[in-house]
Amino acid sequence: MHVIGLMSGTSVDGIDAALVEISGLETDLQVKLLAGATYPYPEILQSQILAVGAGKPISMAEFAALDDAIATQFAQAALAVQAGHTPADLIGSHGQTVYHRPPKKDQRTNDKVVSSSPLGYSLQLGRGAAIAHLTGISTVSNFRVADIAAGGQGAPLVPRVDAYLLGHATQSRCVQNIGGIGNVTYLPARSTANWEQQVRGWDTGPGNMLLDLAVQQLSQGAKTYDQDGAWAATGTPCQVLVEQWLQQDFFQQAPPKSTGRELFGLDYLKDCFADAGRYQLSDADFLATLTELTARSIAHSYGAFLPQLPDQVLLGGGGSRNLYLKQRLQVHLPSASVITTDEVGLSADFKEAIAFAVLAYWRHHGIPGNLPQVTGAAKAIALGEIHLVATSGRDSIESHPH
Ligand SMILES: Nc1ncnc2c1ncn2[C@@H]1O[C@H](COP(=O)(O)OP(=O)(O)OP(=O)(O)O)[C@@H](O)[C@H]1O
Ligand SMILES: CC(=O)N[C@H]1[C@@H]2OC[C@@H](O2)[C@@H](O)[C@@H]1O[C@H](C)C(=O)O
Repeated sequence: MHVIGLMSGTSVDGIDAALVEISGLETDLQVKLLAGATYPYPEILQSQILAVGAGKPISMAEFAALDDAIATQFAQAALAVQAGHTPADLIGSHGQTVYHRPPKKDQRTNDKVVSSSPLGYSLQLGRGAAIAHLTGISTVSNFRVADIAAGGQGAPLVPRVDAYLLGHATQSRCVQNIGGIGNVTYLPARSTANWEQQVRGWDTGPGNMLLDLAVQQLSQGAKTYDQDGAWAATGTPCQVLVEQWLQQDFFQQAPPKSTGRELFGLDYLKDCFADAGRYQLSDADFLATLTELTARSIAHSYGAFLPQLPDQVLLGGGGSRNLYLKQRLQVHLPSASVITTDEVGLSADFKEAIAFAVLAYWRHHGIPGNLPQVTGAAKAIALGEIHLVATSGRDSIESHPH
């Protein structure tokens, strides 16, 4: 089956689109990347998304316009990535997260639930019905809501896909995505008893999010990120500060856990700048310290929450190109070899888009997408809402201005 996966993550840099050929189901799952491209958002749309994500209030009319502008961009990305190929049978569209509130953990006394907390809430814009209509391709969207309704975090959802694409017969692996936020999938060797139940995963904390915001501020907007980690590499991390930051609840909390810009956004960075002022850090030292927070929060969580450290760490996402970050991660995980998913045959740039193609394919086959031990959901569920396209084909995208 030919499936298009569409993903725009917490960095809000653009839409990753992957056209893949998928066969098999779970243990025999095979994915071949036929085409992959990133389509940057128009600047105005990007700044609207960032503003809403940072809590700017908008009217329902503005909300509707934003939802459809995002859907239009996603539909255009789908059509562009499949140009020159056989039209796809299905689209899996993650959409754009603009709000994510994990569920609060139940308050327990003597093992009795004394206060039952509300469900989590996660909102991805770019409605699937519109994408299906505009592309003429049946579309699965809204992947997180069913897991959340079952009491889960709704994230991360990639671990079950990582498991079947990257599980190794004899080696244990951590698949570490470093996007705006970092998230890990731990895969014990496939020979382990009850293998799928032993897979673990959680959000590790900030990936590039704080670093990107800091680079933008320190360069007065001239740079959007620290290319290859070159700027941070000229500084020295302040370990005392990293120790202090790592005491924060999120890093100490055991999984299931997920997070976003709501926690590691501009307000968090403001506090980091204030702390750094007390140590008189140079700009490069500050960036090195934020990079160290990403590296050490990842390594700390492996040490604290895994049954054993992995043999290999496979990096994915844009942060896998940050050479300084990769080097710091290797320093903090000396017993593992830190490489990228590219080196084991899966595109580090398009891994998340590929994962949403697989989740849509699993939804089509009625196969669960979440791992309850990862998200905390009460059960494994097929994820996503299906928007079927009848026979009429696609409407003109140009007729939907944004
Ligand atoms: N050459 C590079 N050197 C350093 N960092 C890079 C490089 N290329 C990309 N990045 C970082 O990767 C980020 C984008 O990563 P990615 O597209 O994986 O994030 P995302 O998918 O939006 O986030 P998430 O996975 O949290 O949803 C950029 O914002 C930048 O910080
Ligand atoms: C709410 C949301 O969009 N979460 C993203 C985000 O980006 C990384 C991390 O935080 C992860 O939990 C998740 O995305 C990936 C694709 C996931 O669900 O596995």
